[in-house]
Amino acid sequence: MNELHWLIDMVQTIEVGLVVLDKNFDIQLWNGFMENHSGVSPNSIKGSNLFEQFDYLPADWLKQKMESVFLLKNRAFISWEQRPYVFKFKNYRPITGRADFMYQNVTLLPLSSLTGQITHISMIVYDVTDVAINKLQLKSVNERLEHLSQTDGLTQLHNRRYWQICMQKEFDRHARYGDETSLVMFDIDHFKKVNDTYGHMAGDKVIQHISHLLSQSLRETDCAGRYGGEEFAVVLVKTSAEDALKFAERLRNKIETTELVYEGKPIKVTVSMGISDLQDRVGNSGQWLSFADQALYKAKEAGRNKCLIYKSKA
Ligand SMILES: Nc1nc2c(ncn2[C@@H]2O[C@H](COP(=O)(O)OP(=O)(O)OP(=O)(O)O)[C@@H](O)[C@H]2O)c(=O)[nH]1
Repeated sequence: MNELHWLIDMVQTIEVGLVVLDKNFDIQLWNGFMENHSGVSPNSIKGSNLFEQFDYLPADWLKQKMESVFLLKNRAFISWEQRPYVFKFKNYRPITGRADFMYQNVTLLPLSSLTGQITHISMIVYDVTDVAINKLQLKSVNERLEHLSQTDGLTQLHNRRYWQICMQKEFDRHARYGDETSLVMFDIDHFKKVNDTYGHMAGDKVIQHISHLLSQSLRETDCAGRYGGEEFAVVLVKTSAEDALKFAERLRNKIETTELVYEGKPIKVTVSMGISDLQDRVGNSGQWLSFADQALYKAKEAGRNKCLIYKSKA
């Protein structure tokens, strides 16, 4: 007799929500945890329908789950990752105070009668707010770290390492599907003079200014990176060398005609660009890059502020 009394005491005070429902989803048991967090007492809720009492519950979805527990006599689980909560309870935990509501894992358990029939089910509600918040924070920190490891700090373009990964991916895609893809490399003309005349800080601003103009010119699928100090590289997917030349000319012209004002002084720069598309002669991604680089070198030789497509010597 004592044991039953103890058990009832424990059910009432345990830091886990316990609810018993009959086949009509009418509430038969509502423990202290459920009372504390919902503000509804067991006496006032007993016998009432769960879905009428809490009309925000996803009734169709939850009923389907519960009916399968009745039918298959198996447990079912609802994880916070699938649905952050079933019962909308406020979160009062001091450590994870940033969560507005309590994250929950819920187990649905078939309860058999003395004759072995499943006439009721139990909902066991676990408060997993601490675990959920830690996991979400870790995920967000990892995403931030991943972004930082791929991004150039000065320009917010892809850094060289990550850009090379993107470039290789597009090279492989071309090898498999044969899509036209072009690579544009460009470099600021006489940049050393900008640094020498206006200072290194002004040089940095010029690099940022050009990155901004570049970013404005890109499509979602294009992959742009800061390849080196004042050198940039862009992969244009589904783009022929002729179309890449049009893109390059537009950008070159924009850079030439948009001056940057630094500490009251106007600074004008130009860029030279080299373009290489992917044709059979390109054996690997390194060669692709080298062809664009050779075209860039030719554009510099030809007087700078120019865009040239790579032409093979053969
Ligand atoms: N401010 C600034 N300068 C940089 C950065 N990275 C490289 N540079 C400078 O860029 C200059 C590049 O000079 P060069 O390679 O001689 O080329 P250039 O003067 O642009 O001449 P051409 O490319 O031949 O037109 C050097 O003075 C580098 O110090 C950077 O992040 N910020």
